[in-house]
Amino acid sequence: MTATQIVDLAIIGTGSGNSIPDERFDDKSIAVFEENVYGGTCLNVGCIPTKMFVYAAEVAEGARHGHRLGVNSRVDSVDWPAIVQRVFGRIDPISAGGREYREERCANITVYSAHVEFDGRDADGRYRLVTADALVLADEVVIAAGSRATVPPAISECGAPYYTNNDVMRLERLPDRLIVVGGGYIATEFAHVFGGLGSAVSIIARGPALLRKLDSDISTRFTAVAQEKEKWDVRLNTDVTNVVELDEGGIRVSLGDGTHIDGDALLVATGRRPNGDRLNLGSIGVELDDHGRVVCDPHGRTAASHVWALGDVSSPYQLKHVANHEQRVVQANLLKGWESDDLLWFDHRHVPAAVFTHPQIATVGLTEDEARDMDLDITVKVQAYGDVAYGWAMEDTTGFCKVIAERGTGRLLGCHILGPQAPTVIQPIIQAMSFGQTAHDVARGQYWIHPAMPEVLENALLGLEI
Ligand SMILES: Cc1cc2nc3c(=O)[nH]c(=O)nc-3n(C[C@H](O)[C@H](O)[C@H](O)COP(=O)(O)OP(=O)(O)OC[C@H]3O[C@@H](n4cnc5c(N)ncnc54)[C@H](O)[C@@H]3O)c2cc1C
Ligand SMILES: NC(=O)c1ccc[n+]([C@@H]2O[C@H](COP(=O)([O-])OP(=O)(O)OC[C@H]3O[C@@H](n4cnc5c(N)ncnc54)[C@H](O)[C@@H]3O)[C@@H](O)[C@H]2O)c1
Repeated sequence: MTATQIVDLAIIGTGSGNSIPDERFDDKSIAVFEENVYGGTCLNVGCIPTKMFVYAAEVAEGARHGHRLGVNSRVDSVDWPAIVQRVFGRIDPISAGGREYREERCANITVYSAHVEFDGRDADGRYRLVTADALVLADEVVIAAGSRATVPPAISECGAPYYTNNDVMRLERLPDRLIVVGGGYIATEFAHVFGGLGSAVSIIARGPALLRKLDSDISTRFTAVAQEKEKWDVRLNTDVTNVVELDEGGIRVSLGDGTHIDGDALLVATGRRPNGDRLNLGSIGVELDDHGRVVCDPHGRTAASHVWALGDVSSPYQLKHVANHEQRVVQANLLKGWESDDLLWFDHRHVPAAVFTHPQIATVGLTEDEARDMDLDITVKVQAYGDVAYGWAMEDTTGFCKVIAERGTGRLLGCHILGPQAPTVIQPIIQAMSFGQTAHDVARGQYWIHPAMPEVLENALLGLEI
């Protein structure tokens, strides 16, 4: 195949990769490859649409529980098509506009709407990037190819229909009964979305609790809340063995414990695999690690000279704020040059995360078990939302925060919150850990607005036995 184009830079993936070319790259010829919807996971099938659905579910939950506050509200009905239209009526034009901007208004950029793979290097050392009908030769490449949903063979091989995050948000109607497989981030966020909007939700997890990667107190409390008053039909310690379509409509999911669940739709949320295995990276000498991630150094450099990687395809954190950070680092390093001796580093010291389920969860730093396993001398304080005035205002009975610090120094090691607005409430601790402030500095070196929810953190910090 003859080269269709020779470029200075090729970018694989238009999620975080799309943010690399700005005016500082105007003098470079750039090829951008995207095999799917322009804009990547977060915009189209991830963070942003899910949170727009989550917010609608929150409003419904609030109305359903207004009576606890003396407000006699209820949910009359949910207009699912209107919700879908609100979400994608906003998102789809952003994706289309992003593509149109790159295609029509960036003279130095060519968009290839195709799957691309490496095919070694040419005689001049340029990377050969091959699509079904194009060959692009590039001096430098950024791999920002993201990750994809995995589906256990026990489900994919049955031939029965199932959904993933890619299509479940565009269902034509709200299912009366949704079955969710997996007990992680995506499973618990969608369980909240569909449960909040009125579906009867069953959730199947292999382990003894939901959200097991989180601090064990958070995971235990969350699982208990999910089981409380049969909010969800929670099936633990079991796995899917078979799925069949029923003659009368719907599906039957058989479980390893001998039971089965009937439902109208099945959502699979059992983890995401980095896309590096679909890039023929062996042809340029780049390896994947045991988790399938593209191996790169803390500057984003892979083993192949001038090939960089960032985001879900290579990062230990499948989170958009991490992908964004890594994109900014790689972008700066591209401008500095591969050989530069002052390249920027990925900062993975204090990576926070949040689960926008119900109740919401936020976390940063070590879990208590991790800190104990490291033999650190720690002090831990758990403080209930209900201990502070705003918690009373919300009549909250389940929320709490846990702060972990080093005894003697007061160094903050971790914070884990379950409760309304946890992803917002946690931010002062992320900031304190990032800037090296001690527990006492954070507690007493600033005002805490009274009577706002972060007072729960203030009290927890003051309660630590440093
Ligand atoms: C349902 C869901 C909810 C989420 N919610 C959150 C959240 O609330 N907060 C958060 O921080 N994170 C969240 N995430 C994670 C977040 O979306 C990802 O970490 C982030 O989008 C990764 O960005 P990226 O740029 O690495 O990859 P992506 O955005 O996935 O971009 C990679 C792009 O590369 C393309 N591509 C891959 N291989 C090829 C190829 N060979 N040829 C051409 N194109 C290719 C893909 O089509 C894709 O568009 C969520 C994820 C999901 C699935
Ligand atoms: N709010 C957020 O930041 C957010 C939201 C959604 C997704 N994400 C990111 O996307 C990633 C992927 O989400 P996810 O929920 O798919 O993954 P996850 O790792 O959070 O959870 C996967 C779940 O599937 C289970 N599982 C794995 N293999 C299985 C199998 N063969 N059979 C049955 N169960 C199986 C695991 O035990 C676990 O409970 C997350 O780890 C997170 O980094 C982030």
